[in-house]
Amino acid sequence: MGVTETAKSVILNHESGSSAEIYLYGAHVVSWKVGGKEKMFVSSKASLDGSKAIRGGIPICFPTFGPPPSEPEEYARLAQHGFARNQIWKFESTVMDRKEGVSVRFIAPSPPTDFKHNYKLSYVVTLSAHQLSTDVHIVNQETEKDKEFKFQTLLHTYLATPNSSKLKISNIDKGTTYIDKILDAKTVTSQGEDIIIDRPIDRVYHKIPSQEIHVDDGEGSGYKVRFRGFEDATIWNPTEVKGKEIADMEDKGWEKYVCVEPGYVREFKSLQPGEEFIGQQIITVL
Ligand SMILES: O=P(O)(O)OC[C@H]1O[C@H](O)[C@H](O)[C@@H](O)[C@@H]1O
Repeated sequence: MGVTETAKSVILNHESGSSAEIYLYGAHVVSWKVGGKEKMFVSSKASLDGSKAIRGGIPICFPTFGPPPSEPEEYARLAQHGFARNQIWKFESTVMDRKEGVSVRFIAPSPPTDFKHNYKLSYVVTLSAHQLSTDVHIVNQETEKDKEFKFQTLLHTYLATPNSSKLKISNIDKGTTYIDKILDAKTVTSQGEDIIIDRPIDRVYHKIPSQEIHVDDGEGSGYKVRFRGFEDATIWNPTEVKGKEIADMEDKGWEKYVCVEPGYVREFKSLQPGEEFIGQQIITVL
């Protein structure tokens, strides 16, 4: 039971036997176990020493997602997916530790000096018997009137699955649009069809009405991913075609996961001084 701090991480243990580990580097969930089974895919080639974003688990993308925009300049010079996944966060407190769940809060450090914005970024991870909930909280702390803060954010969750070729990803309502990054960012309208991983998939869905994506692993288990506050969700699996190009991806790693990534990424979210954004991801093991 409880919350254990180590030099590099915080470990949560729930009375049901489920557990999670969150690295301070990136406030990165690197492990989530239910019934003794690992639910997060982390590549065996991932760097875990803080030299590079961790390949797997739940990277936090902030204040941009994907390649940076061409302007404004201070956003244009950011690295892919922003800097939050490369920062060393602070473990702030245990929010609760009881039967209903074990919950902890992390705070991101100040931004790099050339990103001159005053915001507070925190992250709450809550573990219960069959559920992991991860919430991003962003507050614009500017005091100057009308000084907005703009960002994108996304939880880049690598869900472990036994065989990606057997997956069926569903519950994306007919009529939902997505940007297909494999098809040169073409906008496509979903017909409500299931997604199967028989070729590289890299899609950013916008405003899925149900705010819930189902992953059937084809072997009698899977996940339900619910999200609130987030308006978008990326589904990504590079398969062998593109997975081989990823230096820290283990051989055949793409067969062991699918990324379902709730976020706010199609546009920039704008907050007025004092305003708060909360984006929540709730993953349930089925
Ligand atoms: O290699 P990374 O920077 O971690 O990005 C990995 C992937 O992230 C997202 O899912 C994007 O939609 C993909 O286009 C990208 O390849």
